Amino acid sequence: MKIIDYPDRELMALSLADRLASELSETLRMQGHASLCLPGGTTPGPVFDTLSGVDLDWAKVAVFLNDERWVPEDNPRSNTALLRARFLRGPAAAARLIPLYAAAPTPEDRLDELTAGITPHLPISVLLLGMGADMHTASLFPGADRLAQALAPDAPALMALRADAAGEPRITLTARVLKAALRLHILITGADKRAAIERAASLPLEQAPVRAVLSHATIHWAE
Ligand SMILES: O=C(O)[C@H](O)[C@@H](O)[C@H](O)[C@H](O)COP(=O)(O)O
Repeated sequence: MKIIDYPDRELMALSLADRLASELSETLRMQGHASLCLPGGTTPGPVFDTLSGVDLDWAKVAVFLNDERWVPEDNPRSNTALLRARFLRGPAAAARLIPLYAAAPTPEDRLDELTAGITPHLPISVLLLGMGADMHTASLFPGADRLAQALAPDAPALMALRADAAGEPRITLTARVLKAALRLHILITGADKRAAIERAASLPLEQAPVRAVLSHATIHWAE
């Protein structure tokens, strides 16, 4: 596992945004289009603030979340709302948002159409993930109802999952799709997540779902 330690969160956000921008720019140069997959939650906002201001051919970039909480955008827990507020602005407003939510009572109701939207943009060119102190990443939570299937090599691209720790139902990219990303970064802060990610390497996958991507990832950490 490759961990980069930063002296503080601000420097980490600047440096990581710069790195993601270079990787996107290289992908655009090589293949003319790129996909960027981003986490929700409370940690990535400062990275989004910087990355969204970078001068790139954003119109050729498809952006989607790692996972979404099954709530409408006017709910403060909506990851899509976070993306709109902190990422899809300035130059990055030209990027194409591929939705992981559509109004319906459950994620299963819209799973097929959301999967069809994502599939043309795989494999992911540049993937940024977060992680919880319980070692979940995306919405691959320990104890989730369909975790084994979401970690399996033949999993569909997108699944609906439920877990006590998750709150509302979730929709998430599966481990197969996350692992196949061409560039993979994990962004974490604080001593508890640092200890958790180091511990994850030696735990069974179902107890530490983040382990599915650890060998492919560069981890970015600041206190
Ligand atoms: O919707 C979500 O919750 C996420 O996409 C999730 O996987 C997140 O990255 C981690 O839970 C870390 O969240 P924090 O950054 O809030 O600690």
